Amino acid sequence: MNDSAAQTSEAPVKEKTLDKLPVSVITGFLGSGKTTLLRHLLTQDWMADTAVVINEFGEIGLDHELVEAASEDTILLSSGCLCCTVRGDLIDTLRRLYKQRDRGEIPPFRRLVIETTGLADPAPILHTLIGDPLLSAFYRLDGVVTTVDAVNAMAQMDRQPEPVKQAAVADRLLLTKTDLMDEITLQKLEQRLRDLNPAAPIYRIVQGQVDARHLFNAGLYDPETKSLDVQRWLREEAYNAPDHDDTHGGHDHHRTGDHHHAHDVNRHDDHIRAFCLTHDAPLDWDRFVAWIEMLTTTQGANLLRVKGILNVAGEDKPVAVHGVQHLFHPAVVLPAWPSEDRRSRLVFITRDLDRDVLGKSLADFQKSAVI
Ligand SMILES: Nc1nc2c(ncn2[C@@H]2O[C@H](COP(=O)(O)OP(=O)(O)OP(=O)(O)O)[C@@H](O)[C@H]2O)c(=O)[nH]1
Repeated sequence: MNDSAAQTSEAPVKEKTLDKLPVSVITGFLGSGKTTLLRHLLTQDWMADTAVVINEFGEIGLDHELVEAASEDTILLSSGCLCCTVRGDLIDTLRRLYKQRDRGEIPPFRRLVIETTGLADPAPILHTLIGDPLLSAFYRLDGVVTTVDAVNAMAQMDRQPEPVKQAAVADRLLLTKTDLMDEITLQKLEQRLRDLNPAAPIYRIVQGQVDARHLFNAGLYDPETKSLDVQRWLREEAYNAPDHDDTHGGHDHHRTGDHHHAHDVNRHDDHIRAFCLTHDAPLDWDRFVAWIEMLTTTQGANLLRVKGILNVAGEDKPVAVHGVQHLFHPAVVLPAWPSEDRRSRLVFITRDLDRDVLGKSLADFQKSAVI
């Protein structure tokens, strides 16, 4: 049995598991402004009780006035923020941090932020969080923040698949260096990002200046208000926006090589699909799990991001699921439906996987006789 099967085949767990430590991942192409962003974030009072994991302190050039106390690999800032460097393996660092927090050796941080310097693909980090049994017991993925360089991103996304993928999996998109570009160019880039990832809010920033509150607590559960916000998390309405390609009732949109680069038929963007699947009848849980297992086994690499709220037969409360490629978080039973709408809704960001193929296979699995 693979990891995904181990995580999904059990019955959904109750909502108290949402109270784990939220982890946000900051990613972005080389030189896109991650360090500049962090430097600005670390000065903000709101970041108190945050542990930030980075590759090296030196990279962010911490001002000495900011530093309250320092040990070999951890620095406490006057803002209350804790900075840690990755010593060896990221898994070891995250486990060590949790233990130190537990023993009272470091302040009891309530949120963790990981900066992914030098990594083109955030997926391995997301897998580490979801797939490692110890880490997933303490931490939960809150969201992915991606910096996009307003000066270079168009060309980078044309040339390479990584920046396209980074933008596609984001929960928040930060357009950096916006002081250097004109309005028309910024709008074109924003449109391209919206086509790739319609649900992620886009913030234009200069020199890393953005309010930390916009970036974190992007998950289903908001630790500040101790409440769930399914609509804000799922943003299914973004996938039905009228300005996108419209197939099969307006839910699937991927670009067909139109407005920006009509001559380039092999754009990386054109492999990315963003859509919402809905299912009216209550879902049979075991058949749903079998479907997800089939998908993660055969198409894991192409399931960039999946989030959903499900109406499961025999369960009067909604069940939330989310996954990254071949790994899914354990499904969670939420305390209440967010609205009158009781349909199951799943939003997907995929590579080369169409909405109707997935929709049909979901329906077929639900109808199958034996699991
Ligand atoms: N004009 C301008 N320059 C910026 C802005 N944000 C970042 N820069 C500059 O862009 C360069 C790269 O920024 P970094 O913050 O180091 O980018 P990074 O993503 O951390 O880079 P790597 O760690 O190498 O991947 C630096 O010279 C920054 O000063 C901005 O908003 N405006």
